[in-house]
Amino acid sequence: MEKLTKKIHKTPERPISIMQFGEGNFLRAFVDDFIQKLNDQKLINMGVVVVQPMPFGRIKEMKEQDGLYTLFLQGLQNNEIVKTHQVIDVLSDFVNPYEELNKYLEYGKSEDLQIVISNTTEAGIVYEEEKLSREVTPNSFPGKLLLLLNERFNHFKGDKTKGLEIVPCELIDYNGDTLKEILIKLAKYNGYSEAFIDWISNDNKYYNTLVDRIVPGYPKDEVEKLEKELGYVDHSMVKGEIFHLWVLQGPDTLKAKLPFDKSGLNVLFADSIVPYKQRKVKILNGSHTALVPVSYLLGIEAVKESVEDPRVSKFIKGFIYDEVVPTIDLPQADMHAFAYSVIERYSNPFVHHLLLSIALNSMSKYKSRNLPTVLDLAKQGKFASHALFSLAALIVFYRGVDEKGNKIPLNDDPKFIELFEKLWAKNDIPALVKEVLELPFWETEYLKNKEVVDYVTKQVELIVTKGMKYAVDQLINGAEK
Ligand SMILES: NC(=O)c1ccc[n+]([C@@H]2O[C@H](COP(=O)([O-])OP(=O)(O)OC[C@H]3O[C@@H](n4cnc5c(N)ncnc54)[C@H](O)[C@@H]3O)[C@@H](O)[C@H]2O)c1
Ligand SMILES: O=P(O)(O)OC[C@@H](O)[C@@H](O)[C@H](O)[C@H](O)CO
Repeated sequence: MEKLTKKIHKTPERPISIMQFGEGNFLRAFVDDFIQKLNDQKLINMGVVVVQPMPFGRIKEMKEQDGLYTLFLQGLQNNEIVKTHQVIDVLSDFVNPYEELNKYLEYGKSEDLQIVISNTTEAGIVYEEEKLSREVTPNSFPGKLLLLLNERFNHFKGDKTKGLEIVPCELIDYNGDTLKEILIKLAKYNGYSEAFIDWISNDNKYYNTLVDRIVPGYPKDEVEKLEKELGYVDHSMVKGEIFHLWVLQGPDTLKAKLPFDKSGLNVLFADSIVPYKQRKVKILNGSHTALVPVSYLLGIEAVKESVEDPRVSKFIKGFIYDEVVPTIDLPQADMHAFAYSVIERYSNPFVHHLLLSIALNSMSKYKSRNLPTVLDLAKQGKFASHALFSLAALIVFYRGVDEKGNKIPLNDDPKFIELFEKLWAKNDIPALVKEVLELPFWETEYLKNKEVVDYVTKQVELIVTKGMKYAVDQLINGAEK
């Protein structure tokens, strides 16, 4: 069978107007799907250049297919089964800035470039004090973007009309505002001119966004069957659910460039993303992140099987209804309906969402998705026993071996992987838990409370000595606090 390339799929040439940081499954199944649909409906004529944010990534493989890949979207819509697939052909160019810094910077000078979209996980939008230069690839995503903006500013001599629409999709609070603040701070650290700082602040537009679509990614168990049906080989295929929601908060200018309102897509330009975000991140992402270490250590592989397991199901419902829902300031009926729909989406028969793919960067995910629930509940004088149980499970997960002694392929910032390796080697659970809960990374004193430390220590000990089944049973049957 032939590989999917432009040879077998005719692809239109489009001006490259969008720069996308990240080549991950999510962007390709979400934003690129929408850009494809806008192009197909002739509402825009825009191609995308993909920038690989990390030294290692997938753009080499993607280039081998001329940027083409098949997107499968499947699920229930108005109680009807919907199954679609389409070749996405909007990825027009690829840059690995670690190998092609000049090519990357050339894009800063592009007349066509209008929009920057990113998804670098919750770990990507960080302030890293780094000296920027045109000779060395910046390490962080904001560092890379700032260098490009500086190139653009210098090339167009500060032309106010050459600012970009910057649309981050990372699931952190106020992603657009946060990215903007980091860019300004980094620009100041680098001694860039006031005029440049003014240009990045006022002439570039930043959007706070909230994204929602479950994207399990490469359907590795079905590839052979799917390729046979398609009649070509596709190493970059992606699978996602049909459900989608994108909420954007920011200036009006993006709407004119990307007219989603005319496309029938579920994209909302809202005055505030806050309620949408709280609801989605705390309930959906929070329950994903809470169930991963618990379920994985029970020997379960994917989300659907997790919610079908009576033990995990009870655990996750306790987490959602007793701990998350009371911390969100929206009508309770709305919360319950959303929570119900989330559990239903988890049971999508077409989606095999691997726990290990959700586990990527779990430390940052716990901090942004579940720690707010723990802290908000504490403000109400209540103790988040399920959320903190999942933190204990995460600590055991980061030991890097499951209950059968198999290695867990951990995927997180090396500083965390090394820390856990060092701490677990000492064989002293109370000291390990204390050190983890005292990490400045959490940016809260609450985790240092004796009550929290004692509880998490006890749960870690229980999981390690008696196994996850026993520990969850104690919790869901009310033997634990
Ligand atoms: N998969 C989904 O269901 C889904 C749905 C909604 C939102 N998201 C969001 O998308 C993010 C990525 O998910 P994915 O499924 O595409 O994962 P993925 O593993 O396919 O892609 C991850 C991307 O993030 C980049 N990245 C990872 N760590 C980074 C860092 N420290 N700095 C800069 N870049 C970094 C990688 O280079 C890669 O481009 C998630 O963290 C989540 O916030 C995913
Ligand atoms: O994509 P990640 O790795 O940040 O997180 C895994 C899931 O929680 C997430 O992808 C959800 O499926 C998604 O956010 C649904 O919209």
